[in-house]
Parts: sequence; C-alpha cells; structure tokens
Amino acid sequence: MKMPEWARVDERVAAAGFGQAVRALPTAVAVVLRLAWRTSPRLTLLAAVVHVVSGSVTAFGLLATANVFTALLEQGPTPERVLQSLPAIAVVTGSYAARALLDAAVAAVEGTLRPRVTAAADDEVTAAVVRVGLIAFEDADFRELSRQGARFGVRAIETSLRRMADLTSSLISLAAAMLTAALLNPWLAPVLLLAAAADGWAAARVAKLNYRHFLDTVGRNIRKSIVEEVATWRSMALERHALTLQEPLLGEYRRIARSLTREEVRLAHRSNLVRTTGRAAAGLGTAVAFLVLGWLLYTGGMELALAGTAVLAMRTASTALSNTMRAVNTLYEDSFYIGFYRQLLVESRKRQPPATAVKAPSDPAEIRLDGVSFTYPGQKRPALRDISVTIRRGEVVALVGENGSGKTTLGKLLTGLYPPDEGTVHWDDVDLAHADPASVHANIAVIAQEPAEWPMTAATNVTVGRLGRADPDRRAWREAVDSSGAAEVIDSLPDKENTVLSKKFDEGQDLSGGQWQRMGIARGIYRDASVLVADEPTAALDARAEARVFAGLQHASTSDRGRRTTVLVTHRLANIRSADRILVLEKGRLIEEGTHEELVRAGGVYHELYEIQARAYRHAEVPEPRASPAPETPTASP
Ligand SMILES: Nc1ncnc2c1ncn2[C@@H]1O[C@H](COP(=O)(O)OP(=O)(O)OP(=O)(O)O)[C@@H](O)[C@H]1O
Repeated sequence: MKMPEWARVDERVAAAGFGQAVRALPTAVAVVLRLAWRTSPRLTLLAAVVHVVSGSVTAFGLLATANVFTALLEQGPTPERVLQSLPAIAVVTGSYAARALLDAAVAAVEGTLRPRVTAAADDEVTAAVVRVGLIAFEDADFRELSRQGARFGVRAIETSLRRMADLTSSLISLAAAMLTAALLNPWLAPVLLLAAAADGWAAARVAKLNYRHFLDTVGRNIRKSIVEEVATWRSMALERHALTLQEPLLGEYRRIARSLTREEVRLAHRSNLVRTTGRAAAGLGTAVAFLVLGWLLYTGGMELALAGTAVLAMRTASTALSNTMRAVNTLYEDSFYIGFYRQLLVESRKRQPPATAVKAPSDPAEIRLDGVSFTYPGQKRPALRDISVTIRRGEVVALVGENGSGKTTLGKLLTGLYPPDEGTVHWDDVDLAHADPASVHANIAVIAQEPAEWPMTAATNVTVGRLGRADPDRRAWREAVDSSGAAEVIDSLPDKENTVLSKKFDEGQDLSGGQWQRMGIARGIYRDASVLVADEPTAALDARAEARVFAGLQHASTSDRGRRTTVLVTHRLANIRSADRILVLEKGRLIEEGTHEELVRAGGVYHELYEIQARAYRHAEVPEPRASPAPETPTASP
C-alpha cells in the first residue's frame, strides 16, 4: 500500500543548517523570556533573583569549603587546627542549609511560573491558528506546521524554561570554580576549560543528530499516524472491515514502524559514539589538569595546603561544566522546536485577513462576480475560470454541472469564504477583498455538502449558527426544524432536543447520514442569513424529505430580515425547475445561464443533462400490473 505524497514537512525547516540553528538560540531564549515577562513580570524577576541567589550561595559554599581545607591542612591537622576551622565549617553548613531553602523557593516560583508560560504559549498559538482565513486549511504544509509547531513548540518552551534556570545556576557555579582555580594558580583555569570544550562539542553534535533524525523521520511518522488512524478509527471501521483491509493496513503500519525503529537504533549508536569520543577527550582534558596540578605542586608553584581546594574546584568546575553543557544542549535542541513555534505564528499571521474598517452590506441588493478565477493552493488546474455573473436579492439561483465543474467552489467565492486569484467579488459596491471577512460571514448561511457533526446536543446543533440572536417565541426554531425534517429526527431521540449527538460521550447518540443532513439544513435555515448557499443539501435525504426541503428553501427566499438570496447546488434537476435562474458550469467555466424553460429550449448541456434524468423516469413507465403511475418529469430521487 503506497501512501500519498502530501505527508511532508515544511521544506524551509528541513533546509535549516547548523549555523542558522545556532543563531536561533538567543532568539529562542528571547521567545521564552518574552512569554514569561508577558505572563507575569513580577514572577519572572523573582525567578531570576532566586536562581542567581541560589547559584551564588552554592559558589559561596565552595569558597567556604576551601577555607576549611586551608585551615585544616596549612600545617597538618592538629586538634587546635580542627577547633580553629569550626567557624569555617559552620559557614559551609549554613550555606548548605541556605541552599536547601533556596531550592524550595526556586521550586515554588518555577512551579507557579511554568504552567502560566505554557498556557500563554498555547493560547498564543491557538489564537493565531484559529484566526487564519479558511483558505489556509487547504495548504498541506501549513496544516503540518500547525500540528508540529503547536505540539512540539509549546512543549519545548516549557522545558527550556527549566533549562534556562539550570543554566543560570550552573554558570554561576562554574564561574565560582574557575575563579577559585584562577586565584590558586592562573594555569589551572584554562586547563579546566579543555575538558569542557570536548564535552561541549559532543553535546552540540548529538543535538544536531537528534534534529536531523527528527526531520528525516517526520514524513514517516506522519504516514505512520495516518495508517494508525485508518486502521483503528471508527469513521473508517465499516469500509475497513467490508474491504478486508485490516491485515494489509497492519502490514503497512509494521513496515513503517520497522523502518523507524531501524533509524532510532542507528541514531542511538551514532549518538553513543559521539558521546564516547567527547568523554574520552574530556577525560584527557581532566588528566592534563591533574598533571598541571602535580607539576605545580612538584615545582613548588602551589602550596600543598591548597591542593585540596584545587581538587575541589576542579571537581566543582567539571560538574558545573557538564550541567552547563547539558542545559545548553537541551536549549539548543529546544530552539529548533521553538523555531517551529515562531514560524507557525508568523505563517498564521500572514494568513490572517488584514484588519479593515470596511464592512460588507448586511443585506446586499446584488452579488457581482467580475472575471473571477480561482485555483486551489498547490493545484495546477484552476477550479474556476473567468466567471462573471450577478445575483440579485431575493433570487433563487441554481448551480448545475458535472462533478468537479466548480459549483461548490463558486459558492465559497460568492460568500467571501475564499478569495479569488483574479477578478473581483462585490456585495453592492463593496469589494470583498477589502472588507472585514467577519462582516461578510455574519450574513451568510452555508448548508454544506457534508454538514459538520457538532458533538453537542441536538438543540445546539440547530442553534449554533445564531447564538447572539434571540428567538423568543421559537418561531425560527419551528420553521427550521419543520421545513428541514429535523423535527422528526429530534422527536425520535431519547432525550429529544437535549440528546447529545456524539458517540464520544457515554450517553451520546449518533445519527444516520440523512438525519445529520436534516440537522445541517435546519441549522442553515435557523441562522436566517441574507445569503444562503445550500450545497447538495438533500443528497442523503429520502424522496419525501427532499421534495419538502426544496419547496421550503425556494419559498424561504423571504426571511425575517427581508428578501433572502438563495443559491442551490444540486444534481437533481427536477428540484430546481422553478429556480429564478440556473447557471451551468463546465470545467470551471460558466457555459449557460437562464431559466429552466430557456435552457431546455436552447438545447445545450443543461438540456442534455435534464433529458438523461427525464429519460430514466420515462423508461420506468413500462406498464406493470401494480406499479404506481410514474411521474412525467424527473422527481426527487429514483
Ligand atoms: N480542497 C481542494 N483542494 C484542491 N482541489 C480541489 C479542492 N476542492 C475541489 N477541488 C478541485 O476543484 C475543482 C472544482 O471542485 P468543486 O468541489 O467546486 O466541484 P463541484 O462542481 O462542486 O463538484 P461535485 O458535483 O462533485 O460536488 C475540481 O477539479 C476539484 O478536483
């Protein structure tokens, strides 16, 4: 089973080089600090202060320990010397106690700040993605970026807060150890750095390997989760079983999983090799440091009494260095994912419609398309080409044409849901390209080909499109549920309109395809908008319901707010004979336009399509003893 090519990561991210990633480190830290500061300046400052104080106390403890060594070892440990060193020992003990208290303070401040920063990061990215224009969801790269950026980016921000705190403390400890070593002998400090350089190289190399691995496997990981979805999700269960696809899907899942495991093992071995090399070099560095120390003691460059302090400084420096390296390493790795997060914010904002004060008319007298062309992102062939048409208030206009001719797309363009690539869409004298999209969408109702199945109660499934407008006498509700046939659906539910329509809840209930469609129609009618687009609203309805819905939609061209403009997309031509106008599309072009009678007289594509359907019914007129009389014109459904 071959998986589709569309599961791929943003190419620009994949091309990011080492230098670019290193430069991203301060930016990543800035992102986290900005979020922390915005969340709570007071807590951020407090966190910085407690970390610095805590690190300083540790450093002070080290220097105090040095005093104890000096006091004890200066001329050999005698009972008097031990007594003399007691104050220094008390200071060391005090510094440890202070450190323990400060650790508690650090944990308290961090525990308060971190969840808030994570929530702020989550909120920022969710708000940015929620506000993008509808067309952004057609872009596979953007969809992938929003998945990765939201998931890994927010997690990286959370962990990097902790790493930054670790880095602060370990840098202070390192500085104290280096200072102590430098005070003992200026040669000691640089050799300590030798070991650090090797460690640092290994850490950075492993981070880079991990990132490369992430990028190399992201496509396969996406494929694996897609296969997992189709192999286990309820929505695919019926066809999966009916097509006996369980075993092939499992096989494909295992094939991808095996290849990912192989990569993981390869990564583990390579990282291990790099780390071992780093450690060997660091060990060599430490050996050199001890050699230098021995040489200093041998040549009298350092007093023996100070050797204990020197060893302590070396050990502290080495621990602090490895902590620093670990923190830098993780921060560096996190910076890649914080890069995703930043990129997602930038890309989302780019895709948000620009703020404008221009409002679309709430009840347009006409919707005018001039030379409109539209191509879906990533597609070569335009879905619509050079369409010019005007639809007037109160008209019922039907869109007709073969599959893929552009009917649904035209509905999306005339309601401002998608922007045209060429040409303009005007509502009265307002060009929708310059209008506030919310002001356009507030006045449209769309009955989608596959209506959304809102995981809410049956009542909310009808009213969700009109939450801000009251319906005090329930007139709109009655009209919506009666003319759509949703009333019968609701009546059949165990808790009537309070029944939850989702199997995600224990007490939830699912509906049949046709029942969901009735709910979708009711929702569209209840919204009572001035422009209504119904896209094959009755494809799943039984014949009686379909006839009633079409009659309802055509007569509902008068709404509470005035005369409504109705655009109907359908393949069942008998339903739209009485439409004011029929537009016929072919391969994205508008090829015919007129009333049913005009188009039949013209003898073009519409006439041909109509005849095909009508003929099917005429053939059904073969006299059979108990057959009911066949209709003269095509009716709702065979
Ligand atoms: N989301 C999409 N991404 C890419 N191409 C699309 C998308 N939706 C539709 N298309 C393409 O645009 C063209 C017009 O599609 P549209 O859905 O408007 O046709 P339609 O007339 O409504 O078809 P149908 O009768 O099957 O509903 C088709 O060639 C289709 O393949």
